[in-house]
Amino acid sequence: MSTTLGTPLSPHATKVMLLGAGELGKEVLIALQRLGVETVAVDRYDNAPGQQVAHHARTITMSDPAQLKALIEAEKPAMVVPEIEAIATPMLEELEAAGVVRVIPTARATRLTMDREGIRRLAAETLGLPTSPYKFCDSLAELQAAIDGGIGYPNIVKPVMSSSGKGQSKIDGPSDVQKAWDYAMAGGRVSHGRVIVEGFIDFEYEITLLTVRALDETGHVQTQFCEPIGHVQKGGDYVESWQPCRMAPAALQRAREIAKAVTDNLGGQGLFGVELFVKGDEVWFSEVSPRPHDTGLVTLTTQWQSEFELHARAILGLPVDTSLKTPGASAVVYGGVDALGVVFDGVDEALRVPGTDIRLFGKPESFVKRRMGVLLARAGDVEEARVNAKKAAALVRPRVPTED
Ligand SMILES: Nc1ncnc2c1ncn2[C@@H]1O[C@H](COP(=O)(O)OP(=O)(O)OP(=O)(O)O)[C@@H](O)[C@H]1O
Ligand SMILES: NCC(=O)N[C@@H]1O[C@H](COP(=O)([O-])[O-])[C@@H](O)[C@H]1O
Ligand SMILES: [Mg+2]
Repeated sequence: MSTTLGTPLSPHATKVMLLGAGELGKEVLIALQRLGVETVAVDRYDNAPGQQVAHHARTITMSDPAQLKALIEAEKPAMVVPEIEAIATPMLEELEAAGVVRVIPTARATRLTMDREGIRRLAAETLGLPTSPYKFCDSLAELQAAIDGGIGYPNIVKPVMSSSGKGQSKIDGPSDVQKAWDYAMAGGRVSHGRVIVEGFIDFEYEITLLTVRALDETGHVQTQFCEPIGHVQKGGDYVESWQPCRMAPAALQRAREIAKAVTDNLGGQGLFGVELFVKGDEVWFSEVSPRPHDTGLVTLTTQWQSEFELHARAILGLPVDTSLKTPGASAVVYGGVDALGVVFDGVDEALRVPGTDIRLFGKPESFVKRRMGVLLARAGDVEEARVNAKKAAALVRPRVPTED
């Protein structure tokens, strides 16, 4: 097998389209740019982070099949790389089946992971993997019935299509049910009156196991794993992560088995973020991203090839190296304010914390809980790296610019 790469902006360019161009897509785009790939960054709003570094920027409603088809037919990329869930995935399946475009990792994988139902039923019912108990519900009455019928309290309610914890809440008792339903209805990515209710897993810690499916020299897909990434989530959104996450050998082996089973089924080439809950030697599958994962931002400092470079290389048929360079950690910078064009104070102070680096994503609009940047820290061990990443992140202060 041999990969041929072209010259961007020439007739033989290798052209790749990212569907979604947030902070994760931006780093994939940078990795592709470094390989001389011509890039098209698509998002739902102008000046999305990845649109600021790609050759071409396009703004469409990606959940609209007609708009998606028209754009792919006009741009004729060799591959489309979905970066968010809210995409008209049945249209991607149609275009892939017609041989119009290759979808990363596969159109079926993007459809199954686009909402919680497809991937949960695949993992739990088809593959028989351990997950939390769950039920899908289309009304408040169904939600209450699911809880009373066995899910019990505490539990977690999430819109079937959402990410980064949007619309997600924990229900501790009967008085929280209505509030959780209303919150889920307001927080989904696209209007969908459906939720998943999951029994609460009392895990000790949770990890993301980055799993790469890349071609070997004979053209066969081989699965490789990165060191596990530990993380802490608040309100369903990641606030810090670290790598490597220490695990009991039996738990690590089980985690790899689960990740292999899921990614084998999803297929294709690329990197996946497999989210797992762990208690002792017991491991539960939670969900999987068929693309780089937010908690994997830490690999920008901890690995020789970040998760973004691994994804870029794997989809292009290039060899990958998943090895760790140094222990490290990441900590999130939220907007803290609702405003356009915020400014960030304290970046200099933050970067004086030993071993740190920063990514400011360049999102044009800040929200109190919108992720605007991330601090990275490398150190001799993850404990020190976590302390330094959090300390540095706290020194970065987004604010509304003052007129002067
Ligand atoms: N059944 C559960 N039991 C215990 N904790 C849970 C459960 N489901 C979710 N959580 C907690 O909430 C976090 C977010 O859940 P989940 O990954 O399903 O949300 P998400 O919106 O898809 O987030 P992201 O897009 O960032 O992955 C988990 O990482 C975990 O900390
Ligand atoms: N957990 C999924 C995740 O982190 N996705 C990342 O967040 C962006 C959307 O951010 P926004 O909501 O601030 O526009 C997405 O484009 C992707 O990069
Ligand atoms: Mg998750």
